[in-house]
Amino acid sequence: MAGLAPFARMNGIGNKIIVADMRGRADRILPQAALVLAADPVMHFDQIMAVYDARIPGTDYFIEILNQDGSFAQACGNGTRCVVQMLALATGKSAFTFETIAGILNAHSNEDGSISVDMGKPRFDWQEIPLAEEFRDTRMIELQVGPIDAPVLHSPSAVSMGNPHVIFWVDEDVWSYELDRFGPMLEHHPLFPERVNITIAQLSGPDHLIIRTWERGAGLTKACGTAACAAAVSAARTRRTGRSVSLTAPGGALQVDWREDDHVVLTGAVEMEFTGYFEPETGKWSRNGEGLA
Ligand SMILES: N[C@@H](CCC[C@H](N)C(=O)O)C(=O)O
Repeated sequence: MAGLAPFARMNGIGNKIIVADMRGRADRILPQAALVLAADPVMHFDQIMAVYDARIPGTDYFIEILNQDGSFAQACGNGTRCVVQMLALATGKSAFTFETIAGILNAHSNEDGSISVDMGKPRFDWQEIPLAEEFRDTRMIELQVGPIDAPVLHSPSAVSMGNPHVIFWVDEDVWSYELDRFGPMLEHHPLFPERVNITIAQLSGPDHLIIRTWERGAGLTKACGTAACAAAVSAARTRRTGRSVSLTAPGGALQVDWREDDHVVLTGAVEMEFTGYFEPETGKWSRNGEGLA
């Protein structure tokens, strides 16, 4: 056993994140440990962000992301913002370059306390999302929920923000859709060989979206940063909005700017809840100053 690792339990506008400080260690967090932590009523999380020493020159750290179900995710916008806060407190720095499975990401804290992360470029090609069959135009793909002649949800936009997303556009209140019922079905739909994150989005004002998300590997969340990016980019791509979009998720507000160089920047608040130590192999944990649970 490699010993206890420090963690910070945080949230990015309600997206429940454990930032695990794995710097200086060679061991990894096991999916089994993630399942144990996810089942704990206090530690229950959407994603674990495991921060390791850099593996390649020009980066500060390598980040591995685990979902609540023990699966690995390529990208996590809100989690990356939480990592910046944890590292800023630990190192006194305010800007970082991370290596993730989805690519190299730059992130920094702002003077108003918010944190921004450059999530890289969106990908629209059906093979890159990935989809199981060819769609030449992913602004609107063939997929529907409900009766064939009166679908409840249909024709979503599809995009990869490093991880796969579909966005269903609705006119009604986003809370009037049973996302808890449709989410699991769509996440595992054969059209998505790597499963998918599902968002319902309503245009509620000029350049403003209201969103709700069912996350791959985590279920209903109060917020999902990559989903916010996916919704904003898809809204701009379908001429619903311009390239700077404010969003309201159940947990709060996010801002997404799709820059002219094609990079997508996500900005919002994060919150520190408590800190402690855990065993990366087993998921046993304790708050600072207490014994292992
Ligand atoms: N909460 C995240 C997204 C997490 C990853 C997602 N569940 C997946 O498996 O792709 C965010 O803030 O982006």
